[in-house]
Amino acid sequence: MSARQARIPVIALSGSLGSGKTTLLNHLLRTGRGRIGVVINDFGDINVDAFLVSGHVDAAMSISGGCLCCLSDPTELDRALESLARPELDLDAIVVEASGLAEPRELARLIVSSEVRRVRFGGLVEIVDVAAWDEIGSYDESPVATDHLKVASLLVLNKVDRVAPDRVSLLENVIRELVGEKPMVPARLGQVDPDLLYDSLERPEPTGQLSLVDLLREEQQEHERLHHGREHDPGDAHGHEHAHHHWQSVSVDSPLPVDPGRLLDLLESRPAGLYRVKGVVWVDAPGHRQRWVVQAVGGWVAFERGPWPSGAERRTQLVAIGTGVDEAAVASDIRACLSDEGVLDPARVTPLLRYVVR
Ligand SMILES: Nc1nc2c(ncn2[C@@H]2O[C@H](COP(=O)(O)OP(=O)(O)OP(=O)(O)O)[C@@H](O)[C@H]2O)c(=O)[nH]1
Repeated sequence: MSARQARIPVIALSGSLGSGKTTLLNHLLRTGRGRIGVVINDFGDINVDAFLVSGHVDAAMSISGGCLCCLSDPTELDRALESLARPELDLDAIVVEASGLAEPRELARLIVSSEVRRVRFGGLVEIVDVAAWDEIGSYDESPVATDHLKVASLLVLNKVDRVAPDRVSLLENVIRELVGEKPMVPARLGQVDPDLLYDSLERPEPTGQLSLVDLLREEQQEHERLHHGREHDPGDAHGHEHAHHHWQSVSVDSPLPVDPGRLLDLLESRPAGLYRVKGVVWVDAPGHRQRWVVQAVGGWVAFERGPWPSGAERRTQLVAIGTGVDEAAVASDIRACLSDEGVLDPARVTPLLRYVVR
């Protein structure tokens, strides 16, 4: 397909915090076809996901500091899409990676009602974190969680390597009970066959069912009819409940390295409610000065080590996201992990090594 002839499909990736959106996006970028542009949205002030995207990206835009669906400026996504839809970029698809707190329906609606004429809605992929579900022991069957599944064009049950196969089958059955027939694929590290992904997105709705695009347009028109003449309230851009307004994020950005022991203490004994910590850190110890990517999701902690991107200065950039936490205390706990001791004995890094996954 040439972007010069057709409108560019915009595919939304959503899923709970840490479910594997960036991982799936990276897989798509490594294995996908065509020229792909990405829009990365992160809830925290530091767009960690933007610098964790690897693989070949033909064009990228980054939006941080809030969910796309409740940014104070609702045209921000359109501006990003406008920029990526420029004919000279000749993109075949645009993938929007939402923050883990975005409401998928609102995200889809933003894309469906985009005023950028050169793009069209290309579907919504919802990533379900089977490990998080297994940790909790039961699936959230609330109307909000069910709606996330319902609006998806494709469901990816990710992290199957961390859960017994019979538990994955059980979850599949629970989801089928909630949403009926729907394309659903199990995946490890977001490794979905890109063909399957694009095919599912293009597949028409079963006969007699309103397509998601039509449904969202109808809802939008109804909303405009009901609220005609009412002053625009950016916090209620589409009249949806901001189920995530109680989420908080704390960001720390410093040129200082971290103290390995204090960082591990922080990650291992996070206050209840501090569900997600991610970012990059560095350790000033001989043999360990690579870029350490920190990943903590629920009770799970991992480090991934790799080279710093060329020209990048070593920094510590951490974002913590949670509910019901004392933000000042969390910020001070993170800052307490920074080290101004200078060069450390490499033995101090040993406790971190058991969490290194690559
Ligand atoms: N074992 C395992 N780990 C996974 C899988 N998919 C993702 N992860 C890990 O889970 C962590 C979070 O993955 P991300 O891709 O950053 O998740 P995300 O949804 O983009 O996170 P947020 O943007 O913060 O919501 C990373 O450490 C990934 O390597 C999987 O299938 N199996």
